[in-house]
Amino acid sequence: MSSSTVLGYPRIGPNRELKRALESYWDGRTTRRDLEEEGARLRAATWGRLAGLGLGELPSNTFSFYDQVLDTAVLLGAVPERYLAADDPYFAMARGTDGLAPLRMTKWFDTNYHYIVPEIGPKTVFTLDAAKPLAEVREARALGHETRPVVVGPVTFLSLSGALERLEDVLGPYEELLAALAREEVAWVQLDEPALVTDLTPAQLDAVRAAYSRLGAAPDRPKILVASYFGDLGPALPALAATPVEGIGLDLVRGSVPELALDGKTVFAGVVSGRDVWRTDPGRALEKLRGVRADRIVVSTSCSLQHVPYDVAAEDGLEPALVARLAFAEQKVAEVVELARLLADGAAVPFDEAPVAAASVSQEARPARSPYPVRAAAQAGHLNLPPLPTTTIGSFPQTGELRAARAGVVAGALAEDDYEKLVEREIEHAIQVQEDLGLDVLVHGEPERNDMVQYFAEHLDGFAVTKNGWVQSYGSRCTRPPIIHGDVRRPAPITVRWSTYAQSLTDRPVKGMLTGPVTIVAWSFDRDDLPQRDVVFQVADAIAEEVRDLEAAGLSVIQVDEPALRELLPLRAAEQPAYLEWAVAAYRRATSVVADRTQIHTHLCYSDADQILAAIDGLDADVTTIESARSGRRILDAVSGYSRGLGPGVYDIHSPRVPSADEVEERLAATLKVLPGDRVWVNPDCGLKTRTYAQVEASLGNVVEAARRLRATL
Ligand code: MET
Ligand SMILES: [Zn+2]
Repeated sequence: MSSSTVLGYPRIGPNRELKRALESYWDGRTTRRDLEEEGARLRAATWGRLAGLGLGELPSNTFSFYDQVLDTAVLLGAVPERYLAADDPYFAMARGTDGLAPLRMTKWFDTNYHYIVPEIGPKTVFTLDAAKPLAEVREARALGHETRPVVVGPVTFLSLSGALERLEDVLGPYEELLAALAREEVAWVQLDEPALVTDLTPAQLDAVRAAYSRLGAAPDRPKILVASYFGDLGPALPALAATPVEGIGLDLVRGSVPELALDGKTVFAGVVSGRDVWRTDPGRALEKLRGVRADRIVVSTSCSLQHVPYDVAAEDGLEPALVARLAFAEQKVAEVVELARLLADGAAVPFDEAPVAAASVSQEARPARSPYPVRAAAQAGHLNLPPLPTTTIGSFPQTGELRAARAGVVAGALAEDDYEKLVEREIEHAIQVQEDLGLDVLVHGEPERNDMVQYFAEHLDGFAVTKNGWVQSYGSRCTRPPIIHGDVRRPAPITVRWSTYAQSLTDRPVKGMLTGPVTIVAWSFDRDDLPQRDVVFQVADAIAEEVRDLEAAGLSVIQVDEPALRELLPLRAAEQPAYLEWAVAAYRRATSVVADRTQIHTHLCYSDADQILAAIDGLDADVTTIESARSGRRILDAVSGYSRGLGPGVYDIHSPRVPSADEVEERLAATLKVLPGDRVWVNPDCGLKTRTYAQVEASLGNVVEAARRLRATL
């Protein structure tokens, strides 16, 4: 007999109810109690929906007010002392308070979801606080649902915290958790271990064996499901199989059906993807399910469904032919249920027809640009910039007026023409501000963009944008990733009119501003019938056309942003070189179409750039601007000797704080210690769209002042 489950479910609410509840609590408009009540409503609705769809086994504790890794830190008592006195220590860790910086946040494996990095030192004392999972189990039971609580497992938790050596100390609280759940008569617990699909060190592999032998030997405990996802378990599979855990979760979408017979185990077979928005081919899924050798099979998702939107039925603007191919969380739950039924019935189901072949993708190499020194000389003559040129990353503050106007156009309340006039006024304002501040390379400020990916998706063929397809990025922040469903083409120029308008207002060079092919694909839902590389190359060709048109329209500086270059890096080292090679090739394909005197900039941020420095170098941009102020200038150690223009950020734009000219000067001086003065650019860490004009003008004024002081010393 087979059953069905999902490893996790979205929690932000079908209409982003949690986002609103969080933000009104943070703004002091509602109480903690109001927030708790909204959480309970959302959980009840989720369980009710999953049960209503006929799902066999329901998860609990997949809800979170901010992040499941932070919840696990709280569960284990790993709350750094300094937060304990805050009004609300949980949100103080997540978001900081007036006097307290938040914990670090970074991307969850190769997703665009961000988790809070626990801070574990040698003095951290682990003590169990099981209130949250126990409360959710009881809450669900009161509603008539038995559930399987989900918690991040010890190996992943400690690996992400950089504290694997604390394994022995953390297993005690995990054992106590198991005992507490056993007393609650919980049948199964799910310990999430996505870290097991990465290249494990011998110490990590030992930790897998040690942790699950010990937890498996605990006298009073529910059955344990160790859930892996985002790839194959590799050597961790035999290691886990040899422990007494009853269940192993396998990602059979990215990973493959194991050769190993898993006798005595229940396999939670993830055949429905939690990472894409496409319907599952039932014939192919059944073939995989029938290939798994285990005592029992539970049909499942490849990972939590938190990475996909709630419901296709909430979309009314998509082509019916596309809708027929889509599955969001609701539809995926129904698929899991149906597959379990087909498997139990022994039904014969043919494969779907093979997808129509996509248009061929040209892989033919473009001629490379001239060597950098030749280009640099041509650009110096053409642009005539001072040493230590100052610039910004692209966006200027997005005003409430602009956002309201955009909503007005969508609702039909504002004429397109009036909206465009408003955008032009914003550009005029941004240019005026930059001229007054004395910046050297100006930007138009990106007022026409709701988002740096969605804006391009709306103007390229092959993409669809949703109205309600929100996915949690972190905390209350959600994005609506566009869906790539066909061959990508650029029917008409996209940004040229805004950039040329900005250039017409000033004698200083204005940068044309584009999003790069890797980032556009990384922050969209990719198609499943074409290798990702080919899709990225199609986008690269579309961007190349835009680059060419910007140059022809008189823009002498063009920036193509790739902040997601690191994000798509495969989790296994063996696959990384091939990815980096094509990602870099795609970028060069998009940018190598310009004359030597046209200066190409790129920008990366919050991306552990030091890990992919060779690839960044390979992009061959004339100037690279990169986040540095926020991460404490870690990057500076890695970039000494970088051979082209480089602008490590001198202003942390994620904080409302205005940096002083002295502080910026000090950062710049540190940069000048590792890089020659004729290659250094002066710029913030990232775009300014989340700041106010008052903050931006004060901060950039100090940036320009610091650059002037140091120029005088060169
Ligand atoms: C996440 S990188 C953002 C780059 C974009 N050009 C901006 O300034 O907003
Ligand atoms: Zn950025």
